[in-house]
Amino acid sequence: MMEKSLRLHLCHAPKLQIFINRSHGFLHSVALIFLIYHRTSFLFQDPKTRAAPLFLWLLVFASELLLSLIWLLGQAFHWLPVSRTVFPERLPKDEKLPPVDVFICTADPDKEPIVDVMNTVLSAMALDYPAQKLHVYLSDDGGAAITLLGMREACKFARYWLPFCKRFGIKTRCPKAYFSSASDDDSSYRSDEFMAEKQIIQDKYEVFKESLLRSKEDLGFEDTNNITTTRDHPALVEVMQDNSYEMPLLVYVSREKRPSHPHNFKAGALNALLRVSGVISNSPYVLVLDCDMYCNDPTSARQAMCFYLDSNISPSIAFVQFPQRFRNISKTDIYDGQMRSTFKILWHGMDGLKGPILSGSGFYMNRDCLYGNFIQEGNELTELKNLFGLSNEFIKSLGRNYKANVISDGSCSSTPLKEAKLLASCFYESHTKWGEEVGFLYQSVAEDFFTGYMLHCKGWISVYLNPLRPQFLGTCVTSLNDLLIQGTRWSSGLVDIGISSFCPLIYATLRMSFLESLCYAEVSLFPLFYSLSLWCFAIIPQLGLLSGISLYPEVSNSFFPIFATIFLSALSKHLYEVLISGGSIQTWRNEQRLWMMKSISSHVYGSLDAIMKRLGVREASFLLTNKVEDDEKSKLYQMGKLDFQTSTRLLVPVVTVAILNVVSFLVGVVRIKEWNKILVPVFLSFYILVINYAIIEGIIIRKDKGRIPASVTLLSTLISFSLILLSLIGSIIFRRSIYGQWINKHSRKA
Ligand SMILES: O=c1ccn([C@@H]2O[C@H](COP(=O)(O)OP(=O)(O)O[C@H]3O[C@H](CO)[C@@H](O)[C@H](O)[C@H]3O)[C@@H](O)[C@H]2O)c(=O)[nH]1
Ligand SMILES: [Mn+2]
Repeated sequence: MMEKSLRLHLCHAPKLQIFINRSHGFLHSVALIFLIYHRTSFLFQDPKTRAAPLFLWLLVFASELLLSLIWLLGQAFHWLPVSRTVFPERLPKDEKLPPVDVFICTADPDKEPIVDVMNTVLSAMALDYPAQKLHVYLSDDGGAAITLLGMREACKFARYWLPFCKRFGIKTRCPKAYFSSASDDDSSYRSDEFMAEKQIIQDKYEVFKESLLRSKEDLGFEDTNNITTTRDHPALVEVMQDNSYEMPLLVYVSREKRPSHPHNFKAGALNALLRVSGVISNSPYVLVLDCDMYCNDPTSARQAMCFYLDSNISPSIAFVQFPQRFRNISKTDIYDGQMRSTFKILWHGMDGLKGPILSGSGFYMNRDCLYGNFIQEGNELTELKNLFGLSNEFIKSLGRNYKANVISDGSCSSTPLKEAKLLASCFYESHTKWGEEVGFLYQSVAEDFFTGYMLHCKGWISVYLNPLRPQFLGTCVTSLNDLLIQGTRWSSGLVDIGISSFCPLIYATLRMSFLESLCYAEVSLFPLFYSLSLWCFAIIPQLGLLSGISLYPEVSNSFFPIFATIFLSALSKHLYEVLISGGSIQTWRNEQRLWMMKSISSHVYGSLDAIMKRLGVREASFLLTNKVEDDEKSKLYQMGKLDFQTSTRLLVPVVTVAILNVVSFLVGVVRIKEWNKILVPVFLSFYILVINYAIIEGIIIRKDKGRIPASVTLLSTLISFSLILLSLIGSIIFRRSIYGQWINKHSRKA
């Protein structure tokens, strides 16, 4: 009884939602079985009486099968969604809390503004956690002088900021967010003393910010034009502290980079931090943050501890994941910056199984799980060195009784610093298992996905916590170009796993719970499956219509209702999910549009990228997401208008499909008398156009900078008309062959 009342966390499963999900899943599958029956029966028809060429029919059927398969895999997410509540006030006293290391990654001071990065650092230092038990590490992959300088300045400013937050119980501990008008901290009455103090701190913040901006300008030229420094520089580790106030340890780490050595992007940076922090503070738990993801609620560490201090589940938890949430989402959220489906539906669904997928940022990781079972297995020292590299000090840090080098007053001696530099050198990982079996894994540019996946395969579980107040807030993409570039990288990273020997359908089904493996399969394959099937749906029925070939049953056919049911059932389930997760019809429309646009564009490029990487003709690359705000682009974004100032390569496919559908829809309207025969393809075009009306508007109506450039329209028109021409030629050949067979048959009879 006593036990129960003191539980640190609770888990809740919404019964009605589960009932709806499962019944819908059942009914939808029955309809799909009918569809498959209808499509297969075509194969047994007399080839001479078939209404369409076999290969077109097979193409449409294959797309329907792909979509059905990905839908089926996705059902695993809807089987048992849960949500969790925690009770941090029931945690033991501060002395009993385990230490935490915070890892923040930055890579380029031009794309990742220094003031914002330092705000993230400050917000992490200000977490509501005992200062001696908190250590903040920043990895600077840019090796930029401004970042090092910024850290020193941040350390000085923290000396004022941290006591202020603590004394007045400030909730928003990212100074930039706090001093912006949007902060909700001071909505209630505050004393004069507080107001005076706030003003002083705010002035200091302004000075701090100005000094960063000035230094950036002074150093800017040196920093950004000296490409050799970003790709070619020695390791640098600096421990910063200000002894006048009890503050978390602050450590700057710029790992060594040489052009001859692959640096493995963010995963490489995180592994360098794991090693460096291993010999400095070696905390058992690690919070990982992207440089734009500031801590919006200081209690996240305590919330995570509600799981790690529950001895019943703690030994099996690899990580506690919070959702990525964003500070700069506009009202219309045209680019789905909130990633609604992922963070409000799918991760809750996985949490009811074995836990959510690792999501890059905003998670508390159990350090030991990244080191594998090698230590417990009692391996010899030489064997450990083969796995972890040559540093004796680091290998000692793997042991349970290792005493970290941070002394109780938060300072750090100089010996570990020497070791830390060695650990951050680019040669350190040669002939070791870093990135393959230990640490964050290198196989895919979606390092988060693959690392979490392998942990689940080894039997670890994860936990998803989605509290009302966002724990972390980042900067989401606000232009179509950034969205599609980011989408291409993600697709490439995911498909890379989906088509490798680690494909969850083969590798994971026996290694984790079956349903969990289906979720992983869905995520690793959806970009490929969607791009293949949506390309098909966007052009094949339409070309069929233009050349008089029918691929769908007539309205009077008894199978027509099956197609209608599947279409309506899929759309209404999507709408239902949008509505229960706080969205509107507009959200639903946006998501349908993005689904189509991404499947036609970024998913295709990403999948191709992954395929070429597998074939060995292309190397992995990581294009950073832009985090600098551009006034003109922001304006379009705030107005909810798509910004088509996008690379031609990414935009042409989308515009081509739109033009093709305009043509097929118009031809359909002209042939309206045959509606019984052509309703399905005409309606399909109509639906595509209604959802993507913004594209038509971008071609014809808009005059602003964000419209679709004339060159893109021209190129796309050329491509779509070539496709139409090809299909007309194809259909003439098809008709001739049918006619020829008919003539043959009849002349023989005569
Ligand atoms: O060589 C690199 C490249 C990136 N980063 C850092 O990695 C983070 C994520 O990069 P970003 O450009 O913001 O990528 P996003 O697509 O916005 O990030 C999402 O996708 C990544 C995987 O593709 C995950 O690592 C991230 O956590 C997740 O937020 C940033 O802090 C970067 O500074 C490095 O440290 N080194
Ligand atoms: Mn990001």
